[in-house]
Order: sequence, then C-alpha cells, then structure tokens
Amino acid sequence: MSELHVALLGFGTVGQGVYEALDTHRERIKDITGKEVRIRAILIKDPSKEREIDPSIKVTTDFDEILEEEDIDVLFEAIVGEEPGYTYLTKAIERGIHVVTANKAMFASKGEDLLTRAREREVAVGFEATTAGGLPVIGAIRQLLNVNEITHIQGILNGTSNFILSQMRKEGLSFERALSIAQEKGYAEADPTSDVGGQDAFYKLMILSRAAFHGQPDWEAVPKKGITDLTSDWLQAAESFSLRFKHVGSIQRDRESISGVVEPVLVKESHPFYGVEDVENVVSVKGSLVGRVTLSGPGAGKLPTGSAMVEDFLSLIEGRYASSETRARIGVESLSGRDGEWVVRTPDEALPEWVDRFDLLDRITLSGHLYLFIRGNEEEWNAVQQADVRLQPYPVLKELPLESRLKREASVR
Ligand SMILES: NC(=O)C1=CN([C@@H]2O[C@H](COP(=O)(O)OP(=O)(O)OC[C@H]3O[C@@H](n4cnc5c(N)ncnc54)[C@H](OP(=O)(O)O)[C@@H]3O)[C@@H](O)[C@H]2O)C=CC1
Ligand SMILES: N[C@@H](CC=O)C(=O)O
Repeated sequence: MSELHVALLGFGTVGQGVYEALDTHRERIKDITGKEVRIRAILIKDPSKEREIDPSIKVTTDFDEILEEEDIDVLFEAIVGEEPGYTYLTKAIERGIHVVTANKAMFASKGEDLLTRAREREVAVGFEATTAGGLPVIGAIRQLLNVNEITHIQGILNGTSNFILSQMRKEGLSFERALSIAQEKGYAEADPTSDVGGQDAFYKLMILSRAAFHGQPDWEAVPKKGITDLTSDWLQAAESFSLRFKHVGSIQRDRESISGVVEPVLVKESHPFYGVEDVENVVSVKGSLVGRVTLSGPGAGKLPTGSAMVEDFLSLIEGRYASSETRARIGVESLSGRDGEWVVRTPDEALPEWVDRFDLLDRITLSGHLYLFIRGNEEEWNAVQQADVRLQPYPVLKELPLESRLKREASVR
C-alpha cells in the first residue's frame, strides 16, 4: 500500500494531539485515503526534553533537515509566534508541500500571503485549527459562502478566558488559580497574556474576517480588551441580574467597511452564548439566506485541536481545498441600534442623578459598590460616560438577528 508522508513542526500540546490523532485513527485514515500515513520527522526546539516518540521518526531542531527528507506530502505546523513559522511554511510551499497550521498569531497577518503562494504552487493550506479549536468554523464559512453573503460574526474565541471566567464564577477560584489550571490543561498560549489580554481572540477574529469577508479591518481600529479587569464582585453582580460575562469578538461588514471589537460583554440567559462554559468556544455567523448559524464546542486543548488539523489534512488530501478562494461579499445591515442595556458599577451607594434619564431595571450593592442594570438611549449613555470617568460599564450583548421571516416561521403560536 502506498504511503502519505508527513512532518510535524512542534511537539507541544497541539503537535502531540496531531501525533495521537494520526496514530489512533490510522485505520480510518487508511479507509478514507487508501494510504498509510507515516510521520517522517518532527521539529522541536529543546532537545533535552524527554518525549515519547517512535524511534523510527527523525527528531530534529534543524528545519533544513525536515526539508531534506524526501517526499514529504504534508507539513503540520504547531509552533509559536509569527517567526520562524512563516519562513518555514513559505519554504515548504515553495517545495510543493501542502501545509496545515494551528498558528493563529502567524496566520492572522501572513495568511493571505501564504494562500497566494500556495495557489501559485498548486498546493493547499489548511488553517481550521487556528480558530476556535475543534469547531469546524472555517469549513462552515466556506460552505455557507457558496451562496450566502455573510454580514456578521460573533463568538467566544478564547478557551482560556472562558475557562477562567466560568471557574471564577462557578467554583469561586481566583483569577491566578483558574489561569494556572488552564495552563496545566494545555489551553493557554506559551505567553498567556495573549489569552487574557484579548490578543489571541483578536487574531482569530481577523482570520474569520478574511475567511468570511475576504478582507480585514485596520488592526489599530479594532478595540481589544481582555478579562483582567473582571473581579469576582463583577461576576456575582452580573449573576444576580441573570447575566454572565463572556469574552466576545464581533465583526461585521457593511457596504463601506469592516469593523470589529474584542471585549468582555454581558449576555442574557436567552443568548446562545450564556451556557457556553469552561473551555468551550462558540461562533454565530449570520448569512443572507440561512439566517443565524451557531457552532459551539471545545475551543482549545490537545485532541480538539489535533482533530481540526487532521480534518484539514484529509480535506486537502482529497482535493477539497482546490478552489477554496472566497468571493467578495457585500453586507447590508448594522447591529448597533440606538438603544442598549448596560450593567454599571459606580463607587457610591447613593443613586446618581443621571439614572433618572434611563430605565433602572435592577440594582444591588456589593463590597461598597453600587451596581445598576439600566436600559436607554446609546447617545445619552455615551454623554454620561464622558462626564463621569469613574463609571465602569459593560454592555449587554445583542444576539445576531434572525431574518424576520425566519423568526416568524420559528415562533410557535
Ligand atoms: N494549545 C491549544 O489548545 C491551541 C494552540 N494553538 C496554536 O498552536 C501552536 C502550538 O501551541 P501549543 O502546542 O499549545 O504550544 P506548546 O508551547 O505546547 O508547544 C510548542 C511546540 O513548538 C516547539 N517550538 C516552539 N518554538 C519553536 C521553534 N522556534 N523552532 C522549533 N520548535 C519550536 C516547542 O518545542 P519544545 O517542545 O522543544 O519546547 C513545542 O514543541 C501555537 O501557535 C498556538 O497558538 C491553536 C489552537 C489551540
Ligand atoms: N490559547 C488558546 C488556544 C486555542 O486557540 C485558547 O485558549 O483559546
């Protein structure tokens, strides 16, 4: 039986996930491709680490030795940072090798360039694992784009942040303890400030933007905020209003431009993100025909990410990415309306005067702070915020709207 030869760059959480997935699903892959998969070489950084790797596989710290291996069909890349990953993948593509990457920090900025190079060399680039771990969101977008125009994407895109917020709320863990468990479980990045500071979710949002809208907004114009300001007081206050904090990336396209934001927001019980807990991610995509499609599942970790990479591998072996060029889209509507809801923390117990201008939906006091759940006009609210810098507000996330016809059909009378 003929063989498919592959190499792995990186043997950390994700590299080991690919190794294990290829091993445990060997027979299935053979059934699908008619070929035996053989791992020929693995690139690592630190040769002193102990590893459980089949002794027939070459383990090296020198990328050129990987390229020197003959007949590598596919390269799996799971190392860290923009470089040297980008250089390695360009060299592999130049040699006519297909690549599958999980490296979102690299792919967010270099993805378009790699895809162009790959087209010129008639090879494929799989990048499902860069975004939302095990969720097949890139594949879903590709499928939807066959006929739909995509106008909005909203998602919980960082498993570490979602895990920390869930554990702080449900188990009363401190931020530091919850982060350290996320690191032990292999969810966090090598530098976890990227997770908790919003940068990791931002990279994923930019990759989604390119996949769905065939373009990205100016990176500097996308506000990015992580979860580090959220205390257990805030989480408790939200819970008492039947709201939960979620770290969400949103991106939308209108006729002129693409705009996005990455920030913690509050979601209501009725929102599809409310019950997305621990390491789960969720992505809602709004298409012009289908309405709202929501995918949720494990957003990080060894096997979910390994699964995404091996799915990509099989797709490209079967030639499914041969014409994966996305088409330019025109979106039409905006999600932001004039009205909104917010939870606000103010330093004083007495109700501030400005509350009269809004609907006061509920209030509680916690640890000497007054928490107000209000609803009102967005412009008025912006003016209040500018006048009082001591306010700490969080918006309540609106759901991506369903088409009104779909909504009518979905409602039960
Ligand atoms: N963890 C997760 O759940 C997910 C991670 N990703 C992405 O996948 C990639 C890998 O993540 P993860 O496995 O968690 O990271 P780890 O830190 O666990 O592993 C990184 C691996 O890459 C190797 N490596 C790092 N730098 C170099 C280099 N310059 N040259 C050669 N090898 C290098 C390391 O070698 P050594 O073992 O010698 O230290 C290690 O084996 C990252 O880009 C990450 O953003 C994507 C989706 C999910
Ligand atoms: N560190 C990332 C890993 C997956 O992309 C996360 O926590 O989501």
